[in-house]
Amino acid sequence: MNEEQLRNELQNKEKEIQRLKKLLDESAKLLTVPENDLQKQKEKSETLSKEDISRYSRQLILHDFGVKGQIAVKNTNVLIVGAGGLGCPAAIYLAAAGIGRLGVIDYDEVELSNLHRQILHTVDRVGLSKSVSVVHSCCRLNPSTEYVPYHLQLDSSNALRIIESYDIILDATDNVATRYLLNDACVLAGKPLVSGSALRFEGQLTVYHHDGGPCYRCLYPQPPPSEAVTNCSEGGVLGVVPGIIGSLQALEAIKIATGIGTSFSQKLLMFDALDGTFRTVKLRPRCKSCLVCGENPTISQLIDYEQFCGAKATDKDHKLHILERSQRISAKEYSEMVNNKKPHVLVDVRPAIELDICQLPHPMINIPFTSLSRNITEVKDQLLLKLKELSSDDFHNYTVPVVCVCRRGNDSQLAVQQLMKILADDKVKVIDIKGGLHSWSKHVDSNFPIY
Ligand SMILES: Nc1ncnc2c1ncn2[C@@H]1O[C@H](COP(=O)(O)OP(=O)(O)OP(=O)(O)O)[C@@H](O)[C@H]1O
Ligand SMILES: [Zn+2]
Repeated sequence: MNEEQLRNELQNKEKEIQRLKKLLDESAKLLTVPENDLQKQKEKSETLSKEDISRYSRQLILHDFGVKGQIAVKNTNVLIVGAGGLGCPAAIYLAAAGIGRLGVIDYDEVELSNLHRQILHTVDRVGLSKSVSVVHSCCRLNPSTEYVPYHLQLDSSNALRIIESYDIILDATDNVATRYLLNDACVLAGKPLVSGSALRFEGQLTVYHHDGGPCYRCLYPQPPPSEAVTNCSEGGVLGVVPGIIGSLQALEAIKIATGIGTSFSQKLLMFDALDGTFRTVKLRPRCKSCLVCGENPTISQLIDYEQFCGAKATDKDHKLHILERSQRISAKEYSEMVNNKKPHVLVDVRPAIELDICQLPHPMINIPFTSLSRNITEVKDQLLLKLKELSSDDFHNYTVPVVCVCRRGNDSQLAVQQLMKILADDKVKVIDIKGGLHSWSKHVDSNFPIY
């Protein structure tokens, strides 16, 4: 490392220390939510206080809701699993409505890329527990609710114990394994499950195992193949969309708590933000042969849901390792290649829309991974032409490698596999950059934007 690089590294480390100090301060402030208050068991209320009457006056005068409805809300405990895009709006409306106890579970910490939709977190809480952050924001709006943050991953070992203390459960998570876990836990514990999802410009809402309606397994006895599942960090989501679905989840919980209206049991609400339409479709009824809620259930305790779904219950650290070592280079090695002007063909396999966000400092060809197999012949011609241009050897020897890159280093490996199939006969070397642009930003250029 030369002097300038050392100075830069030192500056980055100093910035990191400042950031950690700030986090520590914030963390201390957040944890001043009194432990005793969090754990205290609430007795059933039969009346409203003077403050309650004033605070909830606008809903107290609602026909069909009234004092009876408010007392029912006050005596209801709701658990929100997931303190993200759906969990934030759901939590704040339930807190505002005066729910008795609000439990919030999330194992994750706040990131900057969460803030466009996870609106209870703030910039100065980046790096802090999401569940604590949600509780802190709700507490500011309504300190009379009892809040219980759980900074943990809900899994088969803890789900039944945690769910037991709540009347209604909200699924505000983003993965199939947790959906099955929550479904089975709610059926076994006899609790209604208000389920929401949001992706891109669309959202869905339904209520499982309530009012004689089906559970998630009745409708989906088998999990989808893991490659067919997309989450927000891969597919994107417009921030307002989970805002709308999460708010509707809170509304369903209030309706179930008070018995007003009709719930979304056995009905699915589909929201299309671009058309501005809400459609409701009727779902199949409860399935007699359902393994968990049917007439002869075989699931009487929670199972291993990651194994059942063939997918992780978190979207973190989902890293493929399908290439040999010789087929991969690190971001640092690639930066040396660029600095030493080593000829190569750089193929960025991200969707075209993402190229506007950031690009590596080397000319590249964009071949989105999703369209690779469809256009394989054109891709082969395009690459061979480029390789021929750059190769110093005669026509049949391509001396320069093809280097694939993507955001995190998963699609780039799959792309290498596909390209190898069409280029192996021409003895072209195809490699990928380990960890993709994330790794470039971490190890080569800390100013490079990541997303
Ligand atoms: N089993 C689980 N236990 C606890 N929390 C969970 C579980 N499964 C998912 N979650 C949480 O549910 C939340 C889902 O919210 P959302 O998809 O909006 O956030 P995200 O995963 O942070 O987003 P992104 O995909 O953009 O990184 C996440 O905060 C995630 O940590
Ligand atoms: Zn069922």
